[in-house]
Amino acid sequence: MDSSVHLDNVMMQFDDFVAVQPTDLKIESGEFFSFLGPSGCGKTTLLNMISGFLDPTEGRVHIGGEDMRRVPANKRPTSMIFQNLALFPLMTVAENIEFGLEVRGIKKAQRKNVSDRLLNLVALPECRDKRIADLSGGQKQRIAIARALAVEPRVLLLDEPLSALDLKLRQHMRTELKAIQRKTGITFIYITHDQGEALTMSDRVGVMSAGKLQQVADPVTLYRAPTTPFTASFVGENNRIEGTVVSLAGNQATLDCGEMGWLSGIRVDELTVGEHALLFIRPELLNRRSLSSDNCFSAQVQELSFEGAYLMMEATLLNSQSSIRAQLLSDVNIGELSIGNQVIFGFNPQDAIIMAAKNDV
Ligand SMILES: Nc1ncnc2c1ncn2[C@@H]1O[C@H](COP(=O)(O)OP(=O)(O)OP(=O)(O)O)[C@@H](O)[C@H]1O
Repeated sequence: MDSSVHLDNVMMQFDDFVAVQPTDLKIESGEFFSFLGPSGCGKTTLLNMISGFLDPTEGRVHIGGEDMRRVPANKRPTSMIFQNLALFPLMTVAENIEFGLEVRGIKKAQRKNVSDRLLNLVALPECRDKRIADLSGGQKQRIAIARALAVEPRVLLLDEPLSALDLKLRQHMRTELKAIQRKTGITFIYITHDQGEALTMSDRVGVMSAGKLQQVADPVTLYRAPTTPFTASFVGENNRIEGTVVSLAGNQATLDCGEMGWLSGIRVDELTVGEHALLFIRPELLNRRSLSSDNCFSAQVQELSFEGAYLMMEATLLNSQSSIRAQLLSDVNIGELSIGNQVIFGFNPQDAIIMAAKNDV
């Protein structure tokens, strides 16, 4: 069954304010797709256009190849799980799961078959007759998933469903959600501001900022090859170094970074000599060097934190307030490092990404 979702140039405007800029995106059948972005970037608005709670100002939503323009929310092949779960507190678990089926006039025996199957799927068959108020946070979460699946949606929409849980449970539920998605084969569209959630669960992630879809890619590509300054800064930790383009050779650019000297990296934008640019280098790709050579700079250690296998170091650049963070393997003579030391750092130009500063929106 086709359960793809096509956002065909959808745009949403509230009075003069554009909450979602024109967006064209195809989410494949059976894909786990996440929209990732900070608060207010338009994620919920996008989800509401898919569910039918909002009509796009422009463009169309297609689900399973079908134009949803005249299909109201309750007739769409979608089901939504909200941040607060919206379970009915006075009903039992089974009554909650069966609610949508009862509204549709499905007979009791058939409803029970469905709730039994779903209780097994979310591994809570023993909770059938419990009241919602008697469940733990993680159990409520799983019941909300079972209830949403009972009406056999082709697309499950999830609006930050893990945000109310504590950290440990949130991490555990990521694995469970992904496993449920794999077992059911339903298209999951998930929105979150938590990059850890998006990267661990998703087949692809769409990074959003200020109503604009910045980049759509699988998690590894998003982390290793961001294409915009926003994605480079928002997804994972990154050092951001400003400079002026001094030379261009093939796909490489060299920047004059002031006190840090000349630094090279791979450019992802068209650049011209003299242009203001940004270089991004991940903390784990910065290395200590014993002697200053190409692509090196010197910095003074300000903080050291031991994280087991790694040592996280924060250092400030000489004659500057700018700081950089480096994640070093903690087996390399860490004893000789201490706060106040001058350290030379370097990196491989292939590991750094250079972008035009004008694209930093
Ligand atoms: N009905 C509305 N009328 C006017 N402005 C709205 C309306 N709904 C949303 N907005 C605005 O659109 C922007 C995007 O809101 P949206 O709820 O989609 O963001 P979000 O990324 O989901 O944020 P959060 O993570 O905080 O839920 C915000 O600036 C919000 O104030």
